[in-house]
Amino acid sequence: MGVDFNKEDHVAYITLNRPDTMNSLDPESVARLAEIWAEVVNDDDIRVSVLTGAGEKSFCTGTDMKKTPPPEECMASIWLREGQPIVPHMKMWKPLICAVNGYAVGGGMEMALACDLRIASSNAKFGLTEVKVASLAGLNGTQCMPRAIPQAVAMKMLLTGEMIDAKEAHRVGLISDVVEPGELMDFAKKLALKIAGNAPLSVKAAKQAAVMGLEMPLEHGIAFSHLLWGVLRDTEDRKEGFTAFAEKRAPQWKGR
Ligand SMILES: CC(C)(COP(=O)(O)OP(=O)(O)OC[C@H]1O[C@@H](n2cnc3c(N)ncnc32)[C@H](O)[C@@H]1OP(=O)(O)O)[C@@H](O)C(=O)NCCC(=O)NCCSC(=O)/C(=C/c1ccccc1)CC(=O)O
Repeated sequence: MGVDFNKEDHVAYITLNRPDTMNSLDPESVARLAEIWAEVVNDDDIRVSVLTGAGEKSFCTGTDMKKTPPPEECMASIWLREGQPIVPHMKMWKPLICAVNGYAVGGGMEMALACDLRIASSNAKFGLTEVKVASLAGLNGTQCMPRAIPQAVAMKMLLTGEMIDAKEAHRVGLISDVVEPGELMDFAKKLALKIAGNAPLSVKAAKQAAVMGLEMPLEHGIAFSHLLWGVLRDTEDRKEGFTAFAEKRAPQWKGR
């Protein structure tokens, strides 16, 4: 099986599992990932997801270049279809954590960029290497990388295809934390459980405000976030959050 999927305590764990090919994405894995993202969106029990790869060498090296089939459809029908099959970019309000356990290259780097939090093991390496194989970082990498890190570093990576290591990725702000390889999943789990312990609608609203607000002028972003605050104001969970605080007990979230 190319992708493992399980959930525990409101956290979905998605593991790319083809370590012999550096967890690159064959067509079966791409199809399975599309099913999994749909389940993550629709399952109310899931509040946050952790995306990682099997083993300690590679998170994902992008398209499986040895198994890429010739196209079955013309580009127009693919282009005009709603959404991207691999990356749930911009339509997923539940947080995604990418635990980068080695190489994050090509489409693998782009999946990491589509996540909200990136943490990495100290042996991780990051690169948009598509220019080296006559392709393009077409899973939003050309758009997300210059928005994620300083433009000069992003352009250097995009145009040279050179990789950076975990230390440099941390320095430029591509990842929030670096840990030893054996500690990565424990760290990811702790982070996920912290998020899953917060009010689910508030977490989704915070992501929506931040992600959509980034593309708006500040004044519009402020108005949008105020509206979202108003939307949350009348939820049962907000009453519960305030009551639980006053009663000095843990809140019980209902997601409504
Ligand atoms: C990451 C590496 C530098 C690691 O090198 P290392 O020497 O440590 O290991 P290797 O011996 O090279 O790898 C071990 C084993 O795995 C196979 N492998 C690794 N990556 C792939 C891959 N992407 N596809 C197929 N097979 C892979 C490797 O061949 C070895 O097998 P063996 O010989 O033992 O049988 C190094 O592995 C490396 O540079 N990998 C390639 C990284 C790369 O170029 N990625 C970009 C691919 S293109 C892409 O991702 C695209 C995404 C996309 C865009 C738009 C829409 C959809 C997708 C572009 C596209 O698809 O056109």
